[in-house]
Amino acid sequence: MSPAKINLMLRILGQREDGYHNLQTLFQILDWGDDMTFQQVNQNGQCQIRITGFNDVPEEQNLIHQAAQLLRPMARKQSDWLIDVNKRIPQGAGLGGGSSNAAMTLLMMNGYWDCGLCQERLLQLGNQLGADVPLFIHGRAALAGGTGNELISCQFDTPWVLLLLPDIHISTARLFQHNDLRRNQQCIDTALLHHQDLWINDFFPLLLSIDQSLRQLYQQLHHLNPVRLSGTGSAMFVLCKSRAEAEAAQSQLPQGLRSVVVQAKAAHSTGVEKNQ
Ligand SMILES: C[C@@](CO)(OP(=O)(O)O)[C@H](O)COP(=O)(O)OP(=O)(O)OC[C@H]1O[C@@H](n2ccc(N)nc2=O)[C@H](O)[C@@H]1O
Ligand SMILES: Nc1ncnc2c1ncn2[C@@H]1O[C@H](COP(=O)(O)OP(=O)(O)O)[C@@H](O)[C@H]1O
Repeated sequence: MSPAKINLMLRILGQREDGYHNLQTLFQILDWGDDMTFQQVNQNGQCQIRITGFNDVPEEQNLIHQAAQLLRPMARKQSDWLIDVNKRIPQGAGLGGGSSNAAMTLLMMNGYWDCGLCQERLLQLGNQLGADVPLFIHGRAALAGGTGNELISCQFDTPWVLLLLPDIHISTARLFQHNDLRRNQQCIDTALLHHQDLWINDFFPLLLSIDQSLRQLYQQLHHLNPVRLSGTGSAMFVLCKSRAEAEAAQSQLPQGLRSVVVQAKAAHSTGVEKNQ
């Protein structure tokens, strides 16, 4: 499985000289996501991969393809593979679907092509593909600093999640570039990390002010307090103590809003040891 993530908290601390932003964020990995199956089609090939089941983006822009391209020069076993993707994670939702697919490709093809890369090296390659990719190589809930790539494992008491999936595509780059984005947030002390009252997302007020359809939807969700935003959105979520609580909240949603009740995942199997 290629899991989705949510950002329990996202604070934007400042902008760096290269244009990227330093963040303090809490990542939770979900037990829900895309299915990816890897099938070997040629034992003595040229390290080609072919992607089926997902052709929404041109092949060279597909993060699966880009991840394989980065690994190919390190392959010690020259086999060709078919990667079939069953997409559940909506694109541009702040759930890290493309990043997760890229990380799974790095992890699986590292083994199948016998590249022999350790986790640290895979984290570096992942970072070249996108700010969220290292999280999925890390494979567990984490506090992140830097651009989201400096990860420290953490555990949160957020067992069930009601995910709200409005049909709204948000460009991460566009939101980060917005003039009205607050970029000088305070970092919170690690001793306070588990205080859910401090779990704000600096993109949420901006998004509500610039996207009328999201604002109208949010106004219909006040009874679910607090509704939170994942990443740059548009996916939102409600944290629940039990499946029953999540399903009760789900039954009160406005008609036509896609939603799914999912469990948080303590760790996602990545198949690599720290010092392979
Ligand atoms: C905001 C977050 C939080 O989890 O998530 P999403 O909403 O995209 O899931 C991530 O940091 C996004 O990660 P990802 O979607 O991989 O972003 P990237 O492809 O690396 O970057 C897209 C663009 O966003 C901006 N960007 C991204 C990350 C960051 N820390 N600072 C930035 O300024 C840059 O302009 C970059 O060109
Ligand atoms: N394998 C992939 N799955 C999803 N999106 C992909 C993939 N490869 C490239 N993309 C592109 O990456 C963009 C961001 O995707 P995604 O990671 O799902 O969202 P977000 O950054 O909002 O969490 C998509 O809009 C899409 O154009």
